Amino acid sequence: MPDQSVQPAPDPYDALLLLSFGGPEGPDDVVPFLENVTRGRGIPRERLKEVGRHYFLFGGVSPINAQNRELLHALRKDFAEHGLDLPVYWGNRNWAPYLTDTLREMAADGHRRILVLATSAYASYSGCRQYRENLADALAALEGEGLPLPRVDKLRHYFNHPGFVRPMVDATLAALAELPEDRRAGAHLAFTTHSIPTAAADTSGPVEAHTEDGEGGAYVAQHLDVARLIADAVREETGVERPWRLVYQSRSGAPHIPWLEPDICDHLEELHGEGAPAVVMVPIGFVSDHMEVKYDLDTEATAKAAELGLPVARASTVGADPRFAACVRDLVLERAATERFAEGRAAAAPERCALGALGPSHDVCPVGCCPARSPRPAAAGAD
Ligand SMILES: CC1=C(CCC(=O)O)c2cc3nc(cc4[nH]c(cc5[nH]c(cc1n2)c(C)c5CCC(=O)O)c(CCC(=O)O)c4C)C(CCC(=O)O)=C3C
Ligand SMILES: [Fe+2]
Repeated sequence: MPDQSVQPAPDPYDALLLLSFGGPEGPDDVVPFLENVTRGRGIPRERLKEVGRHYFLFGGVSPINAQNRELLHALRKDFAEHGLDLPVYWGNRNWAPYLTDTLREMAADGHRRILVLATSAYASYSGCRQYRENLADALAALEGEGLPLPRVDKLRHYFNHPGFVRPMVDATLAALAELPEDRRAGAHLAFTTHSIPTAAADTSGPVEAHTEDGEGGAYVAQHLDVARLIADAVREETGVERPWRLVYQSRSGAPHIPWLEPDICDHLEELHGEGAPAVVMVPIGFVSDHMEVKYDLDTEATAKAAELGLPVARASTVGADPRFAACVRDLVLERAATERFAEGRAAAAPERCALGALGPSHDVCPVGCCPARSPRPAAAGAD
């Protein structure tokens, strides 16, 4: 990781906002939470009932809020240990603490230059622009209340930062070790992420990255880069070349609209048919072991594998790994240094740390990046 300790100052930023999805914390929260998530998004009733059932299986509690509290704690600890004086707040899109309430609190506490860390590492409408729309909505609410408006900037995508990739390499090795010993050497790797409509995938990332052929634009390219990095590192560690593939999970929406495929369960069936001895599922698309991981992989896909008699193990996500907290610190210091350079207050632009073939992502989303189906105001970007 680059050493930005020369100037450990967050200047010009005065606070960090952890911006996440939010999840229900008890049975009474499930239906209102799902209404928040799906408002105006055309999700079939049947799918909603099914997803509600997943939450009720877990007592109506999503793991995501507890995991964000742990991440908050890890960030504050890392910042304190490294002399980075930057308060960290937390707000969500779909459940309390709601983003607007958090932003109001931040403004009341006097913060004027806020950096945002979204709990999504990749480009896509759902993982990037939709959070920028949420920020615009929250700022508009504050403006309506006559409050001073802070300026918000969003940290760049961190899918290829070593502090995100390396914990997943270790997690993949740990999952391999959970498989029966005689199945380990031949085990396949199935990298999974959230399926999204192919139309959304094709328009993900900056306009230059858009594709028209269903190849999935920046969303798929970024995931493939991470999958390859992990597969290569695991091969180096174990001395075994393993077949791997990027597959999808958690498909939603109407059946006639194409989404990214294959689904993890179909992929397991296919691998079983080909005689694969075992599979490790690596949920590279997610930052914590939330409901999409606990239900879609640990419950549904694991039951499918058991039915097939195919041994599977699942790698954990980065969660509150100290290396991920250090990655966030690195990105904060990098962006602060970039801003100081842009303002003519530093002699050079900072080093930008990234693994893989794609290089560090842009700081500011350009015009047309990850467009919405119906355009709405978005903050922290060029449009
Ligand atoms: C790309 C992506 C990420 C990863 C990036 C990121 O993290 O942001 C993600 C994360 C998450 N998605 C989550 C939950 C849900 N997502 C839904 C619906 C949808 N997700 C989509 C995409 C994504 N989703 C899409 C295109 C839809 C269709 C509706 C629409 O076009 O918006 C629905 C509605 C029911 C259903 O349709 O499944 C639910 C309940 C939770 C919380 C889990 C917990 O509670 O622990 C998390 C972290
Ligand atoms: Fe989702």
